[in-house]
Amino acid sequence: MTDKVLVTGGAGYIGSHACKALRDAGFIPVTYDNLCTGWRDAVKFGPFEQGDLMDRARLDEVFAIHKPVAVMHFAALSQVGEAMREPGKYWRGNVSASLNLIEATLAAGVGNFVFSSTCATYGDHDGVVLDEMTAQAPLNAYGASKRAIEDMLKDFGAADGLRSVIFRYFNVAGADPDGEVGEFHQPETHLIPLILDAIDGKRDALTIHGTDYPTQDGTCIRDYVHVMDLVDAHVLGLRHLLAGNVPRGAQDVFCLGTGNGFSVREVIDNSRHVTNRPIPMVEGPRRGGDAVKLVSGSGKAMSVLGWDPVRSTLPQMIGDAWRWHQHGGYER
Ligand SMILES: NC(=O)c1ccc[n+]([C@@H]2O[C@H](COP(=O)([O-])OP(=O)(O)OC[C@H]3O[C@@H](n4cnc5c(N)ncnc54)[C@H](O)[C@@H]3O)[C@@H](O)[C@H]2O)c1
Ligand SMILES: O=c1ccn([C@@H]2O[C@H](COP(=O)(O)OP(=O)(O)O[C@H]3O[C@H](CO)[C@@H](O)[C@H](O)[C@H]3O)[C@@H](O)[C@H]2O)c(=O)[nH]1
Repeated sequence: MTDKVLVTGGAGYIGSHACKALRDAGFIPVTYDNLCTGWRDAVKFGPFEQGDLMDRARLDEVFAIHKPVAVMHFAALSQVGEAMREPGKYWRGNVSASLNLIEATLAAGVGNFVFSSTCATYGDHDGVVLDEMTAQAPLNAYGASKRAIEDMLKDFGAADGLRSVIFRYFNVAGADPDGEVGEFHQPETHLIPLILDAIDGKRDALTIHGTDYPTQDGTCIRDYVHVMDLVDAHVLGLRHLLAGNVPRGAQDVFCLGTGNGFSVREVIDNSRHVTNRPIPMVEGPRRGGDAVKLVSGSGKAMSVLGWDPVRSTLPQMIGDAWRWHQHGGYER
């Protein structure tokens, strides 16, 4: 019988790509999503169960119907600006909701859990390459909520034996090269899709958030990873759990980035080159909650999981995003 995996947030950007990778790897991805930021049309690779993480009865029902071997938990609120303005929404929507999911997972007798965390849990470390051992000191309620969920997984591991793989993503970009799914956030807050919006006139101009940072060109530095590489790591992480490589009750943490940092201006220059189009832009003030530089030390995912992020070059990520941007999209 083919193993099912419960994918929370499977109708969203990263979750929908994960469902495709899981299907291609021989699993059945069951999407659990309330569609608050996701899209029904993005659920293409397995069954869809509409529901909210806060709805324990619905979660219990879905676990009973599908009997998954593992949970992949992507569902979250993830806009840093909103988290700065409305922290309660993030503590409730991320932390309380994840508590509900973890308790439902354990009640259903499922012992394997893969969690989407973020380099936003680190805060500002001033030029340090961030790896699994780096201290976490989040700058905003979004990062704080993700760190709290990591802590929760540790406590439930100790108490109930839950095994988890925690992935701390750096900046995810690009789209499925086949064009079946892609990035479609409404509103969009991420740099690359906003650059593409400015290129094709969907917005007047890109605003560069801060040009006075202590970097080579004054703009923030991030480590960009192709969404297809990122979801490959999830399949490897799932197999790592199912093979019993993570002891009962333990967590295995992996950073997912390439170790290469690019400034906002470098991303803009690459986008101009890839699309061969001018980019209207203006320079604005810093955005609250932004760290100067977030670059990953991803050696552990490569050595332990055999992860090889071959697609994570700026030209490929921007090129795949640009193709999706021109031909893809979802409707409510
Ligand atoms: N995009 C990035 O660069 C990035 C970087 C680091 C970490 N992450 C993490 O990756 C995960 C996925 O991010 P994304 O960019 O695909 O976001 P997304 O908004 O596209 O997807 C999130 C999905 O979760 C669903 N959801 C949210 N709250 C829910 C709830 N209470 N009940 C049921 N469904 C709910 C939404 O409808 C949506 O389909 C998130 O956990 C995010 O924090 C993303
Ligand atoms: O219109 C824009 C949008 C972004 N930026 C800058 O571009 C960089 C990248 O920004 P963005 O694409 O919004 O990503 P981050 O704020 O780095 O956060 C993303 O990446 C984090 C991990 O780094 C995840 O945890 C978050 O969920 C995800 O939103 C930052 O320096 C921004 O200030 C601009 O200058 N102008």
